[in-house]
Parts: sequence; structure tokens; C-alpha cells
Amino acid sequence: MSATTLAGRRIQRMNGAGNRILVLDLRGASAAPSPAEARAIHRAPGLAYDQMMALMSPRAAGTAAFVLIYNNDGSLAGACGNGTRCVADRLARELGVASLAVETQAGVIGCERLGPWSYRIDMGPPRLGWRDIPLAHAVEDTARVSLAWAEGDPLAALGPAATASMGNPHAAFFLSDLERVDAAGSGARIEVHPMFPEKVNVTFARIDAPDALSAVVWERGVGLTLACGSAACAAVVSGVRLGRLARRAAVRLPGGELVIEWRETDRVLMTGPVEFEAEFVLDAALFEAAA
Ligand SMILES: N[C@@H](CCC[C@H](N)C(=O)O)C(=O)O
Repeated sequence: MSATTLAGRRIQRMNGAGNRILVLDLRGASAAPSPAEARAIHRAPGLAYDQMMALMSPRAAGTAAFVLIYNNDGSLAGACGNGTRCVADRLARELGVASLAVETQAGVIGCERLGPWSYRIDMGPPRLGWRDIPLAHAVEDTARVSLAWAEGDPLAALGPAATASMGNPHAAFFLSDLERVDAAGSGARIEVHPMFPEKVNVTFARIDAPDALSAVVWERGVGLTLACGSAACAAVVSGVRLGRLARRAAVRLPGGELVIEWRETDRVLMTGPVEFEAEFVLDAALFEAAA
């Protein structure tokens, strides 16, 4: 995409349970931002983000937009629950509707407005096969994956990873003492473990009750975040698979709370808040070094 196409575009800064989200309206544009342009936007004053949701013209019938999801390192992600609620908010207000659908690389997501700043979205079924997550090779049980750390490596104490895809790859570790975990140090190493050929988002979770857990997330392509919606979904799915959680649970994250429900239909629904913070107009000068 050229700097002149991005310049003058409106971009909105929001957050979903504290996850820093930008919504960039590129409907009508013929190309998407390059990774270098995505990184340039992250560096701009006031625009630091975890995910940037680029709204492109709709591709699938019945959807309001096709959404490309950028991590702040410029890489693309297949899913972003918190960002999708933010997109739903922008489109619901623009179109004057309470329900709508958007398309991401992971599929079509139905979104419902429940209150002025509250949305429920349908993240679809989790993908639990080793090829779908993806893992590097077949394992007996994707809910209990040994990462085979060297003897004496402190990460061995985390135990097996519970893995799942919500359109993006996740590994969750269930711990009794969440406060003592080095989420940044451990997350950075697990993200690039060879078991995960497309890298992985890493969740450290503590089950507080059969319907409540607390979690801290290291996001692939970003680092530590205040919240990650798809990670919350994957953690609840994993907790259910391990026989430790009910199918509906509240997930407490440092930035807020999400309610996740893995329905008998196999679909995972997420309910959570969004906040609008500010609107900016992109300046061509931002992209001079990225051209
Ligand atoms: N914050 C998001 C997930 C972000 C995507 C992730 N970093 C990836 O690369 O898969 C969410 O709310 O789901």
C-alpha cells in the first residue's frame, strides 16, 4: 500500500478489556498495509497498539467488512476477540444495527451488541487437531503436550501445555500460583518453542472456581498484554477438556473480565467490554521511513 493511500485515513484508538486496539478504515482501498507500515503506525505518537484491525471492503455475502488483524510487530493474526468486539462497535454505530457479521482470515464472526459498550461475539468452534493448531508433530493429546524442556530448565515446572486454535494458536498452562510466574520471560521462550511452527500465544492461568479463572497472556507478535480474547476462549476450552472448568466461565485478566461460553454446539461465545479512546488521521510523514 502506498503512503498516499494511507495518509488521510481515519484511525480509531480503542481497547477491549485493556487490550490496545486500533481500528483503521480501509474500505474501498485496493491494498492492505505492509508489515513496515503497520510497525510505523505503532510507533506514531498516541497510536501504540497490540492489534490493528484494518477494515477492508467485504468479501463474503452478509458481512460488513473483511478484517485484517496486525500484531504490532507487523505480523498478521487469524483471530482477535477483543479487536473484533471493537470493530463490531464501530460498525454497529455506523450502520445503526445491533447485530452484524465480519470476516477475518479465520472465518465469519457474528457480533451482537448487548449494551452501549458490551458485545458478544461468536468465535466459532475451537480447532483441536495437532495439524490445525498447528503443532510440529502428532501428539497423543493436544490438551496435554509435553514441551520436553531440558533437565533443570525452570520452564519444566510449568507442566504440559494445553493447546488449541481459535483461528490462532494458543498454549495454556494451569498453575496454582499465578503471582510467581515470570510471564514475560517464560512467554517469550514458549512463543518460539519448536513445537509451534507458527509460534504461539501463551496463557498462564489459575482456576479460581469451576466457573472462574485468572489469566495473564503473552501474545505472539506483541508481548505481555492486559487481555487477549482468543486466549481466554482457548483457556476455557482447555479447562473444560481437562475436566476442571464448566463450559461457561469468567476469565479475569489484568485489564478486565471476559465471559466465555463453549456451547454444546461446539461454538465459543465471548462477551466483554469495549472502550473508545480517540480518533486520529494518518499523516503521510509517518510512512516516509517505511516506504
Ligand atoms: N488480542 C487478541 C489476539 C491477538 C492475536 C495474537 N497476538 C496472534 O498473533 O495470534 C485477542 O483478543 O484475541
